[in-house]
Amino acid sequence: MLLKELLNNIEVIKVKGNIDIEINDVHFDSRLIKKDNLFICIDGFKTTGHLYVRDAINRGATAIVTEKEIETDDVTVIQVENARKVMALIANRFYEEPTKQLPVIGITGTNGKTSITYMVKSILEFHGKNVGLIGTISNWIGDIEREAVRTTPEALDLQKIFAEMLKEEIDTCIMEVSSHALELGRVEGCTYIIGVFTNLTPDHLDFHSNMDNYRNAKKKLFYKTTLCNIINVDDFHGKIIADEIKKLRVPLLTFGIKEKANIYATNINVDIKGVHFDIHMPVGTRSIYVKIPGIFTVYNIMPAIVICYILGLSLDEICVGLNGMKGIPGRFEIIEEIKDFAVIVDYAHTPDALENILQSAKEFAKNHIITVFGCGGDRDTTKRSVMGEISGRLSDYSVITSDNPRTEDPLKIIEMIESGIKKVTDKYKVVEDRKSAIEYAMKIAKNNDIIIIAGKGHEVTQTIGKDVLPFDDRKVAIEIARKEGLI
Ligand SMILES: CC(=O)N[C@H]1[C@@H](OP(=O)(O)OP(=O)(O)OC[C@H]2O[C@@H](n3ccc(=O)[nH]c3=O)[C@H](O)[C@@H]2O)O[C@H](CO)[C@@H](O)[C@@H]1O[C@H](C)C(=O)N[C@@H](C)C(=O)N[C@H](CCC(=O)O)C(=O)O
Ligand SMILES: Nc1ncnc2c1ncn2[C@@H]1O[C@H](COP(=O)(O)OP(=O)(O)OP(=O)(O)O)[C@@H](O)[C@H]1O
Ligand SMILES: N[C@H](CCC[C@H](N)C(=O)O)C(=O)O
Ligand SMILES: [Mg+2]
Repeated sequence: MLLKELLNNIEVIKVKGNIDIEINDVHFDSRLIKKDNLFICIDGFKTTGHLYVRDAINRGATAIVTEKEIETDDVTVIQVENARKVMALIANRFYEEPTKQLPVIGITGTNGKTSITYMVKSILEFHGKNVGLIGTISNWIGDIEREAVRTTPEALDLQKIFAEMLKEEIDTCIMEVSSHALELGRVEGCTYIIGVFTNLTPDHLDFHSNMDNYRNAKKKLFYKTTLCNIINVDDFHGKIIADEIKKLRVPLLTFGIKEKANIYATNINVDIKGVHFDIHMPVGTRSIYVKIPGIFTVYNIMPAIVICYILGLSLDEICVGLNGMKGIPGRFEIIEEIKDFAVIVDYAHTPDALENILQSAKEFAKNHIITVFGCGGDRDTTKRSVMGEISGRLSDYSVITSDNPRTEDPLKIIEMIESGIKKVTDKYKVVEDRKSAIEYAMKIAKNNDIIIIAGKGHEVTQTIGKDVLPFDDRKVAIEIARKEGLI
């Protein structure tokens, strides 16, 4: 595509050089640049793309988008105010505005995004639809699975996936839209048919500083939709968002259990195998059973059902689809092989998620709950002591360990968790090495106990320093069970 076409209608500060040149690819990482590519300099958190302009030119870049003045006559230089935003608009243009043709549904909120996307995909696929999915665990183009580096990809990667989905004749794409993506402009230029808000509880405050900023980032999604917005009004922040967006032209549908809402649930029953409840929608009432336990499953399934209904399935078809639904990797995943006690792997890595999962487990626990968990390094530090306090309060015993310490000292993270737990109990042990921690929990577990291994869910690696080592809570639990003669 010609550079001048890519720049059409994009606000620039200054252009130096020829814009009548053919651009055959666009990158924000100089290391990926090849001949006749456009390099976009992003001001990062660790470094800045502006330091890699020479590298990009040496590799073949013929044009540079930059926020700073650049002294070079070798290539075309386009100076802009906000390179991340311009990158998203250029990406959209380069891949021929895929979301104008592809129906995309965006899910945002602190917890439940992955769960809802998998539920919708499963129901739609049951009825023969060709579904695309973009999110934390993997990206899916129908049956083709692609590695996901982030929950919401950078704009260039995102638009490329959309374009590929169109080529593969995907009917609908359902995606997680993270607050980082909304704040950093990764989804600028995207159009969504439906936007969903799950909930907002403390997380990522290292990035957003406070809950108001965090909510305002999430809120941006609901200004990008064309068909409807679906909001959880039991959530304090959901209610604020619903209030603000109800004046928009796009219809608002609310859901909840406690508050008055368009879609609501009654007669809720939770056991270790799943949840049973009645869903009430303006178009009818149905009795629902889902094989994923936890009251939060009700909050996830309600918007999933509404989405499928809006996409054209009848309530009866949706119910049949729900019956065939498989579990979601690493979300309340019970390790079936282990029988003496229950071992559950779950991705609860925020205070609210941990509280919910432990409350749910308490409802059907016949004996003790043992929780194994840690907190991620180079992430929000404020959640650590809170999660410690929650585990101490809701578990009979806690084993505090490591969860991707990244570049931080694992013991310092654990100390912060301990500062919370010791306020409420002394029934805990620190075992820094995650495998040894799981082993310890399985050694002390008695018949009918429940071990919750929280925080990593589907993850198959543990990042310690810069090393990304293989680690899968589910495989580790099975390996230990074999060694201990439990299976
Ligand atoms: C906080 C955050 O979002 N950081 C993003 C940010 O990284 P950064 O600012 O540290 O980048 P940097 O390393 O300083 O590099 C700056 C620029 O120089 C470029 N560079 C660098 C080296 C080189 O040789 N050549 C070169 O061109 C880099 O490609 C980059 O464009 O910009 C990068 C490029 O755009 C992103 O990849 C990176 O995401 C990192 C990997 C990340 O961990 N993000 C997480 C926090 C995140 O986004 N999480 C949300 C989900 C959260 C949730 O759902 O709970 C997500 O959507 O995944
Ligand atoms: N609706 C919900 N409300 C509260 N907690 C939930 C909800 N749904 C799931 N959880 C808890 O949060 C964990 C993460 O769920 P899920 O992966 O669906 O969230 P997510 O929003 O995709 O998270 P991430 O931001 O990390 O991508 C689950 O393992 C469960 O413990
Ligand atoms: N999307 C979240 C995932 C956290 C998962 C947890 N295992 C960790 O590494 O902190 C994040 O990047 O903050
Ligand atoms: Mg997710």
